[in-house]
Amino acid sequence: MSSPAPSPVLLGVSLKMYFGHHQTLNWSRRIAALAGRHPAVTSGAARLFVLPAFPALVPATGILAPYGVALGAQDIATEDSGPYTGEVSGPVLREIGCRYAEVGHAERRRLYGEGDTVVAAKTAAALRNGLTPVLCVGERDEADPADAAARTLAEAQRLLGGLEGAVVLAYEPQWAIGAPEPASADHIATVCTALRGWLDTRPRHAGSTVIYGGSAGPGLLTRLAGTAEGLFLGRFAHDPANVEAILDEIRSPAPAAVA
Ligand SMILES: O=C[C@H](O)COP(=O)(O)O
Repeated sequence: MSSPAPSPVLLGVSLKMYFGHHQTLNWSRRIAALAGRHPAVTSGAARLFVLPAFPALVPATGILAPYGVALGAQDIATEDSGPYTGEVSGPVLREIGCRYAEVGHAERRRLYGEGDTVVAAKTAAALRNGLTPVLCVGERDEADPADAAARTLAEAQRLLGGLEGAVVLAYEPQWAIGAPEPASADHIATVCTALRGWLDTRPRHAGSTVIYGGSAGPGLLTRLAGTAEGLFLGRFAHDPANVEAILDEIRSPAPAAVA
C-alpha cells in the first residue's frame, strides 16, 4: 500500500511596505510566472500566498490567482463595518478575493501598540469572515529553545483560547525578524514541534499549519527537515530567484508510472 502524500509546504510572503505599487505588480508577474512553471507548485507539493499592501490586493489577485497563488492582507479591522476611519474590514477583504489576513505581527505590536486583546479580536474577525488568520507568535528576546517554546505556546493558547477554525500559526521570534540570519534549525524545530503538538490536541483548529518566519531564505527548509510546515518570507523573497531556490528544495511527487 502506498503511503499518503505529504501535506503541501506552505510558503507565504509579506511584502510589508517595501515596494512601490508598480514594483509590487511587476514582482507579482514574476512570481505568477514562477508558480505557473515550477513543479513544486504545479504538482501541489507547495502552496503559495502573498500579502501585498492594501492598494495592490485587487490587481495582484488578477495576476496571481490564475496561477493558484492566494492573496491576503497584512492587517484586518476588528469590526466588520462602521465608523472606523482608515480600517479595512474582513467582509471587504473577503469580497475582493483575499484568503488570508495577517494578525499579531511584531511590527504592529511594537510600532502601533497592538496587544493581545486587539490581536485576538483581529483573529476572530478573520475567522468569522472566512479568512485564514496568519497569526504571528514568538518570543521578544532571544531565549533557549525550551523557554522559547513555553512562551510561544502560552501566547498561542492565550490568543486562540476561545476561537475555532483553521489558522496559519507563524512562529516569528521577534529577535530574528530583519536579522542577517534566521533562528537556528534546532530552535525553530523545538518551538514548531511544541505548537504542532498543541494544535493536534485541538480538533477545533483542524487544518491549521505551523510555519516559520524571521530572516528565512534559501536553505532553511532543508535544514528544518519537515519540523516546520512552511516558511513566512520577508526580505529574502524580494528577489524571485530566492523564491525559486526555496521551491527547488521542495520535493515534488514523482509522476505516476505508466502501466
Ligand atoms: O513577515 C515576515 C517576517 O516578519 C520576516 O521578515 P524578514 O524575513 O524580512 O525578517
